[in-house]
Amino acid sequence: MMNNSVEVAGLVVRRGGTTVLPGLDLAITAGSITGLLGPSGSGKTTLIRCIAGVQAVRSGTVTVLGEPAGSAANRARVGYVTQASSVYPDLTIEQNLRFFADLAGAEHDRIAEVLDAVDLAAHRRSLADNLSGGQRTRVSLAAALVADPQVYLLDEPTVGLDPALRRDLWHLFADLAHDGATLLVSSHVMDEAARCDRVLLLREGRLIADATPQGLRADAGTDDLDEAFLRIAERKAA
Ligand SMILES: Nc1ncnc2c1ncn2[C@@H]1O[C@H](COP(=O)(O)OP(=O)(O)OP(=O)(O)O)[C@@H](O)[C@H]1O
Repeated sequence: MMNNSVEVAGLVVRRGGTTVLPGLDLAITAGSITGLLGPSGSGKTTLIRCIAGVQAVRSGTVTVLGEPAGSAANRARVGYVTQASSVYPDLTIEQNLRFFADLAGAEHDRIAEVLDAVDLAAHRRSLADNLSGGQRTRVSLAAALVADPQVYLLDEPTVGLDPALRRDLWHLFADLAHDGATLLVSSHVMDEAARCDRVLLLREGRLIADATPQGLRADAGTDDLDEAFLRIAERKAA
């Protein structure tokens, strides 16, 4: 499997009678941050669901850490943070994290560190139901962190967060990758692409670019990543 944590080959997915992914091939290098960008409806969540192993697939293969996506072996090795909050509203933040640590067979001594990392230590005894949207997003992220997975699938993890928190989370992502984890992070925000080792641009379920941020800028002939995306999209449409 070389140095790839994720390998996708000939992936075709239909949802609601429409072909959402018409045949995707890609590989994601271990120990790196890959940004998944593209317009709303381009198939980012669908691709992440395939890698998490929760999406019905028409054809093709998705291999994660050498095993088919969704296999039992990958359950504790892959952390998937969806756009919807996945925490229990009637438990405190700390109780939620204990529950998710137990589910993953992880030690509880990681919980305090994780609470600090997502800046929720002061709220650890608050019921999840009483949190703001941005705080709940961070509890969902913390639930993935306590399990200490090898692969993180993060679907728009910074939506609704203020700039300081977004910056802190991107530092956390960089630390995780530095320690060997593989992160796939979807986003609508091009300035977040600049923080990735590599960027995948999706449009209508097709990969229209797979490059470093620097490579994207050079390819499009502009320093502005928003503009680079538009230029690449227009070129592919022509
Ligand atoms: N549950 C569903 N049933 C049928 N079609 C769906 C379903 N969920 C998504 N789709 C369709 O699949 C396509 C890709 O959706 P997807 O959620 O993967 O895109 P996305 O790039 O993640 O969008 P966004 O950035 O808005 O979250 C869209 O055309 C969408 O309408």
